[in-house]
Order: sequence, then structure tokens, then C-alpha cells
Amino acid sequence: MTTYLLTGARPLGGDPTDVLVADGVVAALGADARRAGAQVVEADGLVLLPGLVDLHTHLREPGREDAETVESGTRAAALGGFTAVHAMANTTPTQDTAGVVEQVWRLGRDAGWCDVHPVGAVTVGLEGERLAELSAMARSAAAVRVFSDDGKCVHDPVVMRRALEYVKAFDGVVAQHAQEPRLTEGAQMHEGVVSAELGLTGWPAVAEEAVVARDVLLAEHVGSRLHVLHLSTAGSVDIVRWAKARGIAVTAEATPHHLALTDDLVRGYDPRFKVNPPLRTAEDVEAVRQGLADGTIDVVGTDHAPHPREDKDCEWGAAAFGMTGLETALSVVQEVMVDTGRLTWADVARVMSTAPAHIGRLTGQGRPIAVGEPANLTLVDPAARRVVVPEEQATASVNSPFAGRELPGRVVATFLRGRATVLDGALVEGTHR
Ligand SMILES: NC(=O)N[C@@H](CC(=O)O)C(=O)O
Ligand SMILES: [Zn+2]
Ligand SMILES: [Zn+2]
Repeated sequence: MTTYLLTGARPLGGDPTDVLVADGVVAALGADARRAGAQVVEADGLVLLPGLVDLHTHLREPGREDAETVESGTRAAALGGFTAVHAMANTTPTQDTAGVVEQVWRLGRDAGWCDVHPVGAVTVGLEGERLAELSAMARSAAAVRVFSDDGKCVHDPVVMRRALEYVKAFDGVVAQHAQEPRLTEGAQMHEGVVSAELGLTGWPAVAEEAVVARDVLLAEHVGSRLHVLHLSTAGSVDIVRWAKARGIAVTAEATPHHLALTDDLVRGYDPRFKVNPPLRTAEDVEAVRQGLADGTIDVVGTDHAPHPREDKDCEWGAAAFGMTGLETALSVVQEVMVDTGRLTWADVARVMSTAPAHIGRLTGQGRPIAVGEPANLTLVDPAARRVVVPEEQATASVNSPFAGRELPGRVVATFLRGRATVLDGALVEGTHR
């Protein structure tokens, strides 16, 4: 395996130092790192982070390989600085059995671009009725710890309660897509001033908040772990803040798009901006940023949701919900949170690596940058700027809401257990298996 010497890198944005990556681990730091024979990676001024971990990726395989495959999605992940992703369960067939989660886990391992941890469905076929074989998925080779019907809400409170009780046996977590189905029938965008103007059916904030409130109370009652996916409203932030103050074991996620974009964008009727939960108001965006800054929101999850052109190149009402995000997530977080002084790079390491790894109960990911630790690392050039061109991305889909926008930051290199998956901002082909 190639040995790498990263010269002058700034771990977590701190003081520059040399970092030796050898035999899969961080082998030396500082003066000790200067060893002959290593391939030098010029890292002066670059920020070194623990490899990013996404708790919320849609890889679409099996079933929608026209939108994404494990291969294309994990290439996108590596380019985005990720060394592990959690692959959501809304595939066809659904990831609701040990067989299907093992299949996805194997595809990820064979692709070799980053670790793929399949999420297990909570209910059979995401139907919301019968619990899936949660413990069989937990005990499988995929060792599932995160369970979610994402795309759909586990709306029956009895089913949600049973799922929360069940996952305690293997320290699992239920990740909820909080969307009250009756309050969002036919919903096309956030319910508010803009939806009234455009005459589109609204998805009111209360449809999210009512489920978040119910679920934190259920998690308290059961004494189990709850994770709130793609939290998007000021009210949801308040409820999670209250629940944490009360000692409830709840964690929460914000997506890059809910940190950066508002429902004003819907005025152009461009389906790239159609997503669940919908883009909200500027006040909601500010509350989500504040929640991430003060620790109420634990993680940034991409909710990378690729869709084929035919499902997006159509009128607003017919278009699919979802946007890509793996290759822009870190840049968006840099723009809205780091360059504005609201998060440090150490905070970014927490919300995009350490905390998601901990919630997913991953070992070997989200670790400190220290001698002997597995070399899962991301090297970022915060001074670079680039225009987002979806057609040039590795994801097989082009539904990026940031297309044409200039964003700061560039992932220069990604290391997966000491092996470079990305160097000079490009995938390292051939050696990855
Ligand atoms: N976010 C979305 O709008 N869509 C996701 C499902 C989801 O995350 O709810 C998808 O699978 O396309
Ligand atoms: Zn969802
Ligand atoms: Zn999702």
C-alpha cells in the first residue's frame, strides 16, 4: 500500500503539521512524519478532517439503477469527502430483510469507494404496518444499527412505539421522516405566503412538528434512541431543544439544502427545488442554522436523493421529491456555517463525522486525527471556489439545487483506511479494490 506524507496540513483547521499515512493508519504526526519513500501530498493551508460520514444517502440500488448505483453513488461520496454513507432503505426491493441489506453492504464493499452501511426498513415494504425483521438485519453481515422508513413516515404510534422498544436490544436507533400523512395529502411545497401566491397545495410546518413532538415523547416513554431526519422548521428545532433539555435521547439532522435555500426558489417552478420536507422560510433557515450552531441539531446529513431526468424534467406537480447532495454538502456547510463564523472546522468534524459515526454506532469512523487511528481522512482546500456543474459530477443524476452556483471549498483528497480514493480532486481509479 502506498505511504502518503501530507505536508503542512491543518488538522481540524488548527496549526499546520505533517501527517504520515501508512499501513492504513495515521502513522506519525509532526517532525516524526518526515520519512523517505512516502508519496508527498502538498497540503499547505489545507484543512484535514476525519473522513465524512453521511447518515442519510439514497443509493437507489437495487431497483432504480437509472438514478444511481452503489458504484456511482459511492464515487460521488468519495469526491464529496465521505468515507462512510448510510444507504436508505427505500429501494426496490425494500431493504427490509437480512438478505437485501447484505446485498447492498456487499455491493458497497466490492465498489470500495467508501463504507456502505445499509439502513434497515422499520416496516415491511415501508408500508407502516408490520415491523420488518429488525434483529435479523442487526445480526446480519451488514450489522444494521439505523432503521428508517425514510421517504415515508412511521405514522402509526403503536408501530413507532414497538420499533423504538425493539431496537433497544441491539443499541439501534429509529430515524424518523417526520411527515404527518393526513396533513400533507397532495402537498407540493411549504405552506405559507409563497404557496398561497402560487396556488400550490401546502405542507404546513405543523405536519412535521406534530410528529417530532409525538416521537420525542414516545422515545422518552420507551427509553430508546430517536433520530429526527431532515429537520426543517423553527418549531422542530424548539421541540428538539426542549427534549434534549429534558434528557430525552434524541438526535437531529439538518440537510445542506435546508441550511441554505428557501421556498422563494419555488417561484420559478423548477423541480430541482422540489423536496421533502419542502424548502421553508428564511426564518426557518435561520432557526436551523442556529440549532446546528448551538448543538441542538447534531449532524448534517445530505439526504442525497438522485432522480432520473424524466422524473425531474417535467411540470412541478408531476416531478419527484428530492435533490442530490453528496458532492456539494461540505461546500454548502462551509459557505453558510464556517465562512460566516458560526461553526469552526472542529465543529464541522463533529457534525459531519464524529456525531454521525456515533449515532450509527460505527467504529473506526469519526475518530480523532491521532497516531494509530485508522486513516479515514478528508483534505479540504477552503480557499478554492468552483461552479457546480451536475453533468460533471460522479452521481448518475443531475438534480442538484446548486447547479450553476459558485461554492467555496474543494475536497482535494480522501483516504479510506489509508488508501487514497481521491487525490488532486479526482477519483483514484484501479487501486480501490
Ligand atoms: N427527500 C426527498 O424529497 N426524497 C427522498 C426521500 C426522503 O428523504 O424523504 C427520496 O428518496 O427521493
Ligand atoms: Zn425523508
Ligand atoms: Zn431521504
